[in-house]
Amino acid sequence: MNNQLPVSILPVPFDWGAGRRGAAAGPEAVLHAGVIRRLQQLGYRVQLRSEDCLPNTSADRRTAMQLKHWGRVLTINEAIAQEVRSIAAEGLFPLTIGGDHSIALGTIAGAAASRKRLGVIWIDAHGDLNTPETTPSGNIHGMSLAAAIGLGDSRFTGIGGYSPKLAPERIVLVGARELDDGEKKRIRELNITCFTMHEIDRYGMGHVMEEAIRIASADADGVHVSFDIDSVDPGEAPGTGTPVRGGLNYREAHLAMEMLHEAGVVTSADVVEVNPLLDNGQRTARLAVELIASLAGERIL
Ligand SMILES: NC(=[NH2+])NCCC[C@H](N)C(=O)O
Ligand SMILES: [Mn+2]
Ligand SMILES: [Mn+2]
Repeated sequence: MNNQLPVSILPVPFDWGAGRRGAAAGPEAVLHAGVIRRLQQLGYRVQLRSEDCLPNTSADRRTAMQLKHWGRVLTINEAIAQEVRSIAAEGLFPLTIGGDHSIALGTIAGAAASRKRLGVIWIDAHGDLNTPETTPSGNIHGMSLAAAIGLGDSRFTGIGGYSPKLAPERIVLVGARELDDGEKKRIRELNITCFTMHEIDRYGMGHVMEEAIRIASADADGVHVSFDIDSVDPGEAPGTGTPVRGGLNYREAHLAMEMLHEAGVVTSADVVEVNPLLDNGQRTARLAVELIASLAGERIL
């Protein structure tokens, strides 16, 4: 986000890509926590996209063991892709608020439609690099990044009408601390840059983000930030469906967002996996708003 571009917020109340319900209430909680006013205070023009532009998928019962609720996930993401594509075409900054992380299938399909060399910074406790062959759960939110690079079921890799959306060399993972065996193998084979919590502890978040920004934006025509709130430590962000201890602390998460703003390279973003049903009051939704503000340029001084 940079101050010239008006922001279009796309709320996606959808959680069929996750193993537990609740993230569908994420957008309402983040809106209630004041994200629009916070962005306006920073000088942005803000438009709230109506969620009526997204289909109601509740009647769709298509599912499979290794691809749970694939009908609903596919339908919503084709619509998200169209919407994000239009938002970008209208000259607005697309900020999508989830929803579980399966919705990144659509946001990346929409963002990469007009940016053939899109970089991605994927801030997450997980890799979301599973395919139907490697998934331990069948939950599609653990497969969205793999699908964006063209791996997995063709219905999903083909969302938005083209594949692949991303080149592995412009993808950077930040904050990983729970990777499945198949994901580890894939990260090594494809040479995807992955700054795990080990690198963050060892070299510091400042250094890690400098590198992440450099790698994702080198030779790129835009950078998408996909921020899974479970990247943050569960002590700070308890309201999420797949918490993993040992995550980013409060200042590290803010520093990452502040540096992304400063770099001026981010062209679209999503914030996902806020689950108000599991939250301690509004702690996690409020944190999401603060982090969005940092990404939008809010500073201490
Ligand atoms: N977006 C997320 N929170 N993903 C969690 C994925 C967990 C696990 N790796 C799986 O494939 O099921
Ligand atoms: Mn994720
Ligand atoms: Mn995650």
